[in-house]
Amino acid sequence: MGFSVELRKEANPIFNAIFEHPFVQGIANGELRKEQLIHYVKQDFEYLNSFIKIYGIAISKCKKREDMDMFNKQISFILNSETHPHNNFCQVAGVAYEELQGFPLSPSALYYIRHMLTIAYEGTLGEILAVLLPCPWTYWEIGKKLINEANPDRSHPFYQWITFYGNRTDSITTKFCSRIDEWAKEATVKEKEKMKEHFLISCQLEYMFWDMAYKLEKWPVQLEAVK
Ligand SMILES: Cc1ncc(CO)c(N)n1
Repeated sequence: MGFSVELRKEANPIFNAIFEHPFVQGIANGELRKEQLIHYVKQDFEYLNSFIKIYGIAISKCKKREDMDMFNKQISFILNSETHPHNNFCQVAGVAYEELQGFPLSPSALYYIRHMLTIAYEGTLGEILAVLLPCPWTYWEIGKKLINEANPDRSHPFYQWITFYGNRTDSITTKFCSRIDEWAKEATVKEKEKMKEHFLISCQLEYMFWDMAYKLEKWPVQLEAVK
Protein backbone atom coordinates (compact mmCIF):
# COMPACT_ATOMS: atom_id res chain seq x y z
CA MET A 1 0.00 0.00 0.00
CA GLY A 2 1.41 3.39 -0.99
CA PHE A 3 1.74 6.00 1.74
CA SER A 4 -0.92 8.25 0.16
CA VAL A 5 -3.43 5.36 0.22
CA GLU A 6 -2.68 4.92 3.93
CA LEU A 7 -3.25 8.64 4.51
CA ARG A 8 -6.56 8.59 2.62
CA LYS A 9 -7.76 5.57 4.64
CA GLU A 10 -7.01 7.21 7.98
CA ALA A 11 -8.69 10.43 6.90
CA ASN A 12 -11.81 8.67 5.58
CA PRO A 13 -14.12 9.74 8.44
CA ILE A 14 -13.07 13.38 7.91
CA PHE A 15 -13.62 13.14 4.13
CA ASN A 16 -17.10 11.72 4.79
CA ALA A 17 -17.91 14.50 7.27
CA ILE A 18 -16.83 17.06 4.65
CA PHE A 19 -19.11 15.50 1.97
CA GLU A 20 -22.03 15.70 4.43
CA HIS A 21 -21.29 19.24 5.57
CA PRO A 22 -24.26 21.59 4.94
CA PHE A 23 -22.11 24.00 2.88
CA VAL A 24 -21.02 21.20 0.54
CA GLN A 25 -24.59 19.87 0.43
CA GLY A 26 -25.68 23.44 -0.27
CA ILE A 27 -23.42 23.53 -3.34
CA ALA A 28 -25.02 20.25 -4.48
CA ASN A 29 -28.61 21.44 -4.14
CA GLY A 30 -28.01 25.10 -4.95
CA GLU A 31 -29.26 26.28 -1.57
CA LEU A 32 -26.79 28.62 0.06
CA ARG A 33 -27.47 32.07 1.42
CA LYS A 34 -25.84 35.07 -0.24
CA GLU A 35 -23.93 35.96 2.97
CA GLN A 36 -22.50 32.45 3.17
CA LEU A 37 -21.16 32.61 -0.39
CA ILE A 38 -19.72 36.07 0.28
CA HIS A 39 -18.04 34.99 3.51
CA TYR A 40 -16.55 31.96 1.74
CA VAL A 41 -15.11 34.01 -1.14
CA LYS A 42 -13.69 36.70 1.18
CA GLN A 43 -11.92 34.05 3.23
CA ASP A 44 -10.85 31.83 0.35
CA PHE A 45 -9.35 34.75 -1.60
CA GLU A 46 -7.01 35.46 1.34
CA TYR A 47 -6.46 31.76 1.96
CA LEU A 48 -5.28 31.29 -1.63
CA ASN A 49 -3.02 34.36 -1.40
CA SER A 50 -1.31 32.73 1.56
CA PHE A 51 -1.20 29.41 -0.29
CA ILE A 52 0.79 31.03 -3.10
CA LYS A 53 3.34 32.25 -0.54
CA ILE A 54 3.52 28.79 1.04
CA TYR A 55 4.27 27.30 -2.39
CA GLY A 56 7.05 29.90 -2.60
CA ILE A 57 8.56 28.62 0.64
CA ALA A 58 8.17 25.05 -0.64
CA ILE A 59 10.10 26.00 -3.81
CA SER A 60 12.91 27.38 -1.65
CA LYS A 61 13.30 23.87 -0.17
CA CYS A 62 13.29 21.95 -3.47
CA LYS A 63 16.41 20.25 -4.77
CA LYS A 64 14.95 19.03 -8.06
CA ARG A 65 13.70 21.01 -11.05
CA GLU A 66 10.64 18.71 -11.36
CA ASP A 67 9.53 19.63 -7.83
CA MET A 68 10.03 23.34 -8.53
CA ASP A 69 8.01 22.92 -11.71
CA MET A 70 5.16 21.16 -9.86
CA PHE A 71 4.81 24.00 -7.32
CA ASN A 72 5.31 26.68 -9.96
CA LYS A 73 2.41 25.24 -12.00
CA GLN A 74 0.25 25.29 -8.88
CA ILE A 75 0.99 28.96 -8.30
CA SER A 76 -0.12 29.71 -11.88
CA PHE A 77 -3.22 27.59 -11.36
CA ILE A 78 -4.28 29.67 -8.34
CA LEU A 79 -3.47 32.97 -10.07
CA ASN A 80 -5.06 32.24 -13.43
CA SER A 81 -7.69 29.52 -13.00
CA GLU A 82 -8.93 29.30 -9.45
CA THR A 83 -10.62 32.68 -9.85
CA HIS A 84 -13.37 30.94 -11.90
CA PRO A 85 -15.05 29.10 -9.00
CA HIS A 86 -14.90 32.31 -6.95
CA ASN A 87 -16.55 34.21 -9.79
CA ASN A 88 -19.29 31.57 -9.90
CA PHE A 89 -20.10 32.21 -6.21
CA CYS A 90 -19.95 36.00 -6.75
CA GLN A 91 -22.38 35.84 -9.67
CA VAL A 92 -24.88 33.82 -7.65
CA ALA A 93 -24.50 36.19 -4.68
CA GLY A 94 -24.83 39.21 -7.02
CA VAL A 95 -21.59 40.93 -5.92
CA ALA A 96 -18.38 41.98 -7.68
CA TYR A 97 -15.32 39.81 -6.92
CA GLU A 98 -13.20 42.93 -6.29
CA GLU A 99 -15.49 43.96 -3.43
CA LEU A 100 -14.64 40.78 -1.52
CA GLN A 101 -10.88 41.16 -1.52
CA GLY A 102 -8.60 42.38 1.28
CA PHE A 103 -10.56 41.24 4.35
CA PRO A 104 -8.89 39.84 7.49
CA LEU A 105 -8.92 36.08 8.02
CA SER A 106 -11.45 34.68 10.49
CA PRO A 107 -10.25 32.30 13.24
CA SER A 108 -10.48 28.93 11.45
CA ALA A 109 -9.04 30.24 8.18
CA LEU A 110 -6.15 31.86 10.04
CA TYR A 111 -5.56 28.65 12.01
CA TYR A 112 -5.37 26.66 8.75
CA ILE A 113 -2.93 29.11 7.13
CA ARG A 114 -0.71 29.24 10.23
CA HIS A 115 -0.65 25.44 10.41
CA MET A 116 0.61 25.23 6.83
CA LEU A 117 3.07 28.10 7.30
CA THR A 118 4.63 26.48 10.38
CA ILE A 119 5.26 23.22 8.55
CA ALA A 120 6.47 25.08 5.45
CA TYR A 121 9.10 26.89 7.55
CA GLU A 122 10.07 23.99 9.81
CA GLY A 123 9.42 20.80 7.87
CA THR A 124 10.98 18.68 5.15
CA LEU A 125 9.61 18.65 1.61
CA GLY A 126 7.72 15.45 2.50
CA GLU A 127 6.08 17.16 5.47
CA ILE A 128 5.19 20.16 3.31
CA LEU A 129 3.56 17.94 0.68
CA ALA A 130 1.59 16.20 3.42
CA VAL A 131 0.29 19.43 4.95
CA LEU A 132 -0.74 20.85 1.53
CA LEU A 133 -2.30 17.72 0.02
CA PRO A 134 -5.78 17.90 1.66
CA CYS A 135 -6.43 21.18 -0.14
CA PRO A 136 -6.49 19.78 -3.70
CA TRP A 137 -7.54 16.28 -2.63
CA THR A 138 -10.73 17.14 -0.73
CA TYR A 139 -11.91 19.57 -3.47
CA TRP A 140 -11.23 17.06 -6.25
CA GLU A 141 -13.26 14.41 -4.45
CA ILE A 142 -16.06 16.86 -3.58
CA GLY A 143 -16.23 17.88 -7.25
CA LYS A 144 -16.32 14.28 -8.53
CA LYS A 145 -18.92 13.28 -5.94
CA LEU A 146 -21.19 16.21 -6.74
CA ILE A 147 -20.96 15.46 -10.48
CA ASN A 148 -22.07 11.87 -9.77
CA GLU A 149 -24.73 12.67 -7.19
CA ALA A 150 -26.20 15.99 -8.31
CA ASN A 151 -25.49 15.33 -12.01
CA PRO A 152 -25.66 19.09 -12.64
CA ASP A 153 -26.48 20.60 -16.04
CA ARG A 154 -25.69 24.15 -17.13
CA SER A 155 -28.79 25.49 -15.38
CA HIS A 156 -27.44 24.44 -11.97
CA PRO A 157 -26.29 27.63 -10.14
CA PHE A 158 -22.99 26.01 -9.14
CA TYR A 159 -22.36 24.11 -12.39
CA GLN A 160 -19.08 25.97 -12.97
CA TRP A 161 -17.80 25.39 -9.44
CA ILE A 162 -18.64 21.69 -9.47
CA THR A 163 -17.24 20.94 -12.93
CA PHE A 164 -14.13 23.07 -12.31
CA TYR A 165 -13.06 20.90 -9.39
CA GLY A 166 -14.62 17.59 -10.44
CA ASN A 167 -13.57 17.39 -14.09
CA ARG A 168 -9.83 17.76 -13.61
CA THR A 169 -7.96 14.95 -15.32
CA ASP A 170 -4.43 16.33 -14.94
CA SER A 171 -5.06 16.32 -11.24
CA ILE A 172 -2.46 17.89 -8.99
CA THR A 173 -3.69 15.43 -6.37
CA THR A 174 -2.27 12.53 -8.39
CA LYS A 175 1.05 14.34 -8.79
CA PHE A 176 1.31 15.19 -5.09
CA CYS A 177 0.36 11.61 -4.16
CA SER A 178 3.01 9.96 -6.31
CA ARG A 179 5.64 12.41 -5.04
CA ILE A 180 4.64 11.72 -1.43
CA ASP A 181 4.74 7.94 -2.04
CA GLU A 182 8.23 8.31 -3.47
CA TRP A 183 9.31 10.48 -0.51
CA ALA A 184 7.83 8.06 2.05
CA LYS A 185 9.91 5.17 0.69
CA GLU A 186 13.07 6.94 1.87
CA ALA A 187 11.60 8.55 5.01
CA THR A 188 12.11 7.39 8.60
CA VAL A 189 9.19 6.10 10.68
CA LYS A 190 9.31 9.31 12.68
CA GLU A 191 9.09 11.54 9.61
CA LYS A 192 6.18 9.51 8.27
CA GLU A 193 4.37 9.90 11.60
CA LYS A 194 4.80 13.65 11.35
CA MET A 195 3.60 13.65 7.73
CA LYS A 196 0.47 11.76 8.77
CA GLU A 197 -0.22 14.12 11.64
CA HIS A 198 0.13 17.22 9.44
CA PHE A 199 -2.10 15.65 6.78
CA LEU A 200 -4.88 14.74 9.23
CA ILE A 201 -4.85 18.18 10.87
CA SER A 202 -5.16 19.82 7.44
CA CYS A 203 -8.13 17.54 6.68
CA GLN A 204 -9.80 18.64 9.93
CA LEU A 205 -9.08 22.25 9.01
CA GLU A 206 -10.67 21.74 5.58
CA TYR A 207 -13.84 20.75 7.45
CA MET A 208 -13.49 23.77 9.74
CA PHE A 209 -13.11 26.07 6.71
CA TRP A 210 -16.50 24.95 5.33
CA ASP A 211 -18.01 25.34 8.76
CA MET A 212 -16.50 28.80 9.18
CA ALA A 213 -18.11 29.90 5.89
CA TYR A 214 -21.47 28.29 6.67
CA LYS A 215 -21.72 29.85 10.14
CA LEU A 216 -20.24 33.21 9.10
CA GLU A 217 -17.59 32.72 11.79
CA LYS A 218 -16.14 35.91 13.26
CA TRP A 219 -13.75 36.89 16.05
CA PRO A 220 -15.53 37.10 19.43
CA VAL A 221 -15.10 40.86 19.80
CA GLN A 222 -15.62 43.29 16.92
CA LEU A 223 -13.08 46.12 17.04
CA GLU A 224 -13.40 49.63 15.64
CA ALA A 225 -10.28 51.30 14.26
CA VAL A 226 -8.76 53.58 16.93
CA LYS A 227 -7.98 57.05 15.58
C1 LIG B 1 -9.94 26.14 1.95
C2 LIG B 1 -9.69 25.64 0.57
N1 LIG B 1 -9.26 24.38 0.42
C3 LIG B 1 -9.01 23.90 -0.82
C4 LIG B 1 -9.19 24.68 -1.94
C5 LIG B 1 -8.94 24.11 -3.31
O1 LIG B 1 -7.86 24.69 -3.89
C6 LIG B 1 -9.62 26.00 -1.74
N2 LIG B 1 -9.82 26.83 -2.80
N3 LIG B 1 -9.87 26.45 -0.48
